[in-house]
Parts: sequence; C-alpha cells; structure tokens
Amino acid sequence: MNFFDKLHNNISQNQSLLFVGLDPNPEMMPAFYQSEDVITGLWNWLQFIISETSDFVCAYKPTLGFYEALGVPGLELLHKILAVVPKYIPIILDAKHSDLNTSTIFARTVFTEWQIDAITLSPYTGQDHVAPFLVYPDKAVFILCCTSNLGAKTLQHYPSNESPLYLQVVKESKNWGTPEQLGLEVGTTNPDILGFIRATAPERIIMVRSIWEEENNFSQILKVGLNSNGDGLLIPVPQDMLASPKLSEEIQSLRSQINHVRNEVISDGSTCSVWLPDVCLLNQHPQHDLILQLYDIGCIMFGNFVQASGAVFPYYIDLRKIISNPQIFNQVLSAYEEILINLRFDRLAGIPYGSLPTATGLALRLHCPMIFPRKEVKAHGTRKLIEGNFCPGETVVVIDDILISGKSVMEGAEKLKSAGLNVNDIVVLIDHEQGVQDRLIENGYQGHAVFTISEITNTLYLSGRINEEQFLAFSER
Ligand SMILES: O=P(O)(O)OC[C@H]1O[C@H](OP(=O)(O)OP(=O)(O)O)[C@H](O)[C@@H]1O
Ligand SMILES: O=C(O)c1cc(=O)[nH]c(=O)[nH]1
Repeated sequence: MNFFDKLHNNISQNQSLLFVGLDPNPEMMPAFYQSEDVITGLWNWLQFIISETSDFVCAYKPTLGFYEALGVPGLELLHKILAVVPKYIPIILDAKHSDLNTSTIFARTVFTEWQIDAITLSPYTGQDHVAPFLVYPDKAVFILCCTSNLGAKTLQHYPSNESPLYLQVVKESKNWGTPEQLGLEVGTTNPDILGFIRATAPERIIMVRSIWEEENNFSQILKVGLNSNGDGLLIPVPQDMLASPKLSEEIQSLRSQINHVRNEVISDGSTCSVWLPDVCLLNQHPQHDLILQLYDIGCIMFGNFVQASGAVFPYYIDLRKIISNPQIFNQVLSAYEEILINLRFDRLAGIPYGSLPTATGLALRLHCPMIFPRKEVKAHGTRKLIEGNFCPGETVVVIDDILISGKSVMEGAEKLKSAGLNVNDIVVLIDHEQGVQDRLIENGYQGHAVFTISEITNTLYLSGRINEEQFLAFSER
C-alpha cells in the first residue's frame, strides 16, 4: 500500500487530520519524565505520546535533528520509536535533507532500511535532489514551500508579493512528482498565504506547520486550506499539548473542533469548482494516473515546438525521459503489455533510439526475444541492418513510443520485411491522430496505441494541469 493510501485509510479510520511530532526534545520533556538517563526519560515520554494518540491521529512525524543531537543513543532511540508506532500509521520523517551527493543513499536508508513512509525535503537543490526519493513507488516526499520564520520572509516573498518565490517553489515542485508522491509543507499563520498555495496546488496534500502561533486564525486557516472533501490538510498537534497528562482527552477535543470546520466546508462546498476536475471520476481515462505522471515528469510539454517534419505543433512529447523514472517506466510497460497480450508474434522489434529501452523492458517482462532495425548501417564490423538473431518467416511486432507521421515505424518495418520477417502490428504509447492510423492501414499495418493526444489533453485539462488556452491551442491544431 502506498503512503497516500495508508494516510487516507488512517484519516477515515481515526476521523482525524492531526499528526503528532515524535520529537525527543529534552527542553520540552515534562518534569514527570526527568530521570538521570535522559534517553530513558525521552523514551518513556514518547511511548506515552504514542499510546495516548494512536487512535486519534493520521500520521506521526519524528524530526531527525532531535535524534541526531543525542548522538548514537539518539539514533537507537529513533529505531525503537519506529518499531513501536503501529504499522498502519504512516511515518513522515522530518529531515529537510538537501544534499545532492547523499540523496540516493539517504533515500535508500530511510525508505528501505528504516521503513519510513514519507520524508520532508528542502527544494533548493531542485528536482535532481528529489528524484532519488521518488523512485520508491510506495513512498512520498513533502517539499518545504514556505515557513513562518520571520527571517525567511525576504527570501520567500522575493521578488514581489505578487509573484513570490514560495509560489514558484509550489509550481515547480508540482512538476517533480504526482499528487500521490509529492505533498507540500507550509508553515504559516497567514490564511492568505495558505489560500494562494491551495489555489496553485488544489490537488496536493499540504502539511501545515506553525498554525497555532495565532490561534484566532485557526478556523480561517482550515477553511482556505481544506479541499471540498474536507481534507487535503495535515494538521499538527500543538507541541504544548504533548506535555499534558490529559493528552488523549485534549487531542480528541481538538479533533472535534477540526472536524466541525471540516463538516462546514463539506456542506458549504464553496471550493467545489476548484476541486471538481480532480475528483470527478466520470469518463476518466483508464490510464488517467499515468497521463498525469507523464505530464508531471515533463514528458508532455505545451508551447510552440518545431517537429522533425518542420511543422510547428502547440506541444512536444518527449518520452525518452521515462527511463529515468523506474516507477513510471514500469507503468508504461504494463500499458504496452495490455495491448501485446492480445497479439500474436515471435519477436519484438524496437525503433531506435527512443524506444529501445521500452522494447528491452517488454522483452524481459514477456520473456520474448528482441531485435532492432538500425537507424544507420555502420561501415565497419558486421555491417548489419538488423541487430539480434531471428529466423526469416517469423512474425515481429514493432514497438515505438509515438506515431506522428508514421514514417519512423514504417521505415523500421520495411527493413524488417526486407530481411524476410512478417510485420503486421505496430504498438505505441501515443497516437498523434490526424490520420496516421489510416496511413498505417494503407501500408498494410495495424496500429495500436495506449492513448491518443486528444485523450491526453482532455485528461490534463479536466484535472487542471493545463489551462484553457493550452487546451484550445491543441484543439485548434
Ligand atoms: O511518426 P514520426 O513522424 O516518424 O515521428 C515519431 C518518431 O519520432 C521520434 O523519434 P526521433 O526521430 O525524434 O528519434 P530518436 O528516437 O532517435 O530520438 C519518436 O521516437 C518516433 O520514433
Ligand atoms: O519527430 C517529431 O515530430 C516528434 C517526435 C517526438 O518524439 N515527439 C513529438 O512530439 N514529435
């Protein structure tokens, strides 16, 4: 089960958007737990917090820095804490890690060894830094977009209040991962800031921080931050409450107050127009999630692009990026597989270069031999036109990423046929439409595509990824 499913299960089971920080901060530890051995005191206190709150929270959030500050015993304490948190409650490690050199190894440690469900990250080192954390399909990251720290104001609001850096972080990080993989961390007491962020990222989970610094804003903060389903926010339990001997009672009372506001938001339905596109499941494309993920990793770009033919289209599809995201690559292979299982063939042939990784992945998955027609024949070595072994008379299915004019796949198929192979079917991820399928049929081939460009743009428009102008530019092509 992925992080967001686990989170949502817990939200509905415990009817709670509250999360609790599991921080061994000696300065906040109640006197009752003070002992000669500070680690023992902290361990007892944190166990008390877990036992009092596990039925009323949706997640726990240990802050790595507090554990590190206690040295080796602190890290041992972290492991003990991770072991006692009930398995069904997701754990978000607050690490704000931002070191590019160590991100791959740190992601592996946190997600596979420590079995943490999600992590907070700083955005400043960009997508390269976040990507190693996103290759774990069941895990998630929260990108720090904004803090309530006064000293950060000059940076966060740069260059102007109309176009502040923190909103740029929100817009940029939305391209790094899907809503199931990437949430936002927002520390603010200002409902306007949270409102701007919610409007920019209506589909994201927002983990709010510091909202209790101005208690009067509580209801307003929730109303601008919650989505029309009355969720989409993770809300911290105030730190002071964790020192109370009546923690369980207090947290239940806080949960009731929050749920009261959630019910008002649901019955009001005022944010419905923002959310309708993402929650409407009617007529949703079966590959809806895959389309959004391809868009989010930058495979589908809108703007004026010159194509290989010299024509200018209002978009460009670059599927060569898929290989850098194993989780999405895997879904792409599954989508091809659904088509291929209904076809009869002896071998797969990939069209170079873009589709060679895909054909290779499919060959491994389907246990089917692969060959490929070269783009250019070398003047040295074996000078082969087709690489890999085959027997004339065999049937080959051609794999490519996209059909624009159909020239590439048909040229590849002709090379295969000239070597005595049969080619009937051509399978691609994206069909550009505009008559390309008919062109294939005229030349004796049957084209199969996972989705068409129209299905992609409809999905992106309905889910709010592209605006009306981009959608219309496509429709009028
Ligand atoms: O239907 P068409 O008009 O032929 O266009 C589609 C082809 O264009 C792209 O390859 P490209 O030629 O850009 O080369 P690459 O795969 O080597 O990057 C794509 O991978 C398809 O093979
Ligand atoms: O050659 C093209 O026209 C082309 C190739 C490709 O991979 N994507 C695209 O949108 N156009």
